[in-house]
Amino acid sequence: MPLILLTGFPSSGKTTRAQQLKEYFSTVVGKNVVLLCENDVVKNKQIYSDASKEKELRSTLKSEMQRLISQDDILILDGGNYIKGYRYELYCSTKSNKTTQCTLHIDTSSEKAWGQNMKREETCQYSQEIFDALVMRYETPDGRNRWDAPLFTIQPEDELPFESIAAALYERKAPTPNQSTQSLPLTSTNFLYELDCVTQEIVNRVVEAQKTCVVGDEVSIPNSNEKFLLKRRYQLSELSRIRRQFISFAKTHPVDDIPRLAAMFFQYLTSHLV
Ligand SMILES: Nc1ncnc2c1ncn2[C@@H]1O[C@H](COP(=O)(O)OP(=O)(O)OP(=O)(O)O)[C@@H](O)[C@H]1O
Repeated sequence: MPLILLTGFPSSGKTTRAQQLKEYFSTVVGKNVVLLCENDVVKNKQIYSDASKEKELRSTLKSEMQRLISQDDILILDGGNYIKGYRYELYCSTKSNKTTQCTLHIDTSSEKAWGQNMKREETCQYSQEIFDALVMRYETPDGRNRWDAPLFTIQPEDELPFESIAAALYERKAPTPNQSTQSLPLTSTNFLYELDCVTQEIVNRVVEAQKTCVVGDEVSIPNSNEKFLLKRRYQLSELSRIRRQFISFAKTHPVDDIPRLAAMFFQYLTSHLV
């Protein structure tokens, strides 16, 4: 089931666009359309001021998306989806389900989105503090990242490019799941050990390199041909936190090949570092 992933600032018009997409794909293309809407789970926008509740929200939406993606309909995921690493995880799910996806960035300016917010019913409004925090944390999608591609950037006055969106979903081949995205059984009893070693080695290499390299240098990644670009100084605590998150993620996406594991962690790390 192809996925249309919406992303944008709070009150930018995501639900409005999701409704237009639903209308088009159900009446013009004749597809069943399933709308998975963050606002159906969020009863109170205060949730965004609590990091752990927000994390729970993302995980609920991701599980729901994984449940729905295997059916034979179009799935529209209408939500902020503002974290790059989260969009990457959703991409891995569609890829492992051998389905296509595209991203629609509702590119309304923060000033306009705030104006729209203030015109909404009070129960749907974001407080100034939460609105500003979400705008600050927003990680703009980039069509050069394969998890954001193909990317459609929509301005408030634009008509949706329905035909191009349909072509992106139906006239492209779904990416082939590889070992890094397919849920394979644990084929090696050494997997957890390897996971621990391979990721630790990469973190150590970045930490060590920072003692002698400068910002802008590239660091070779053990067990991989990838090069890590030092865009700034990275703290060990930050790298270790992402490594722990990756270990949890990789346990559900086990691989049986150390270079793949290293490449997978490299991608995860670079997509989670701001
Ligand atoms: N292009 C637009 N021009 C003017 N007003 C708009 C536009 N798009 C949406 N709106 C209005 O802005 C408000 C918010 O729209 P909408 O619910 O679609 O945003 P959203 O991004 O889904 O919000 P949320 O962040 O709560 O999910 C609504 O009152 C809607 O009518």
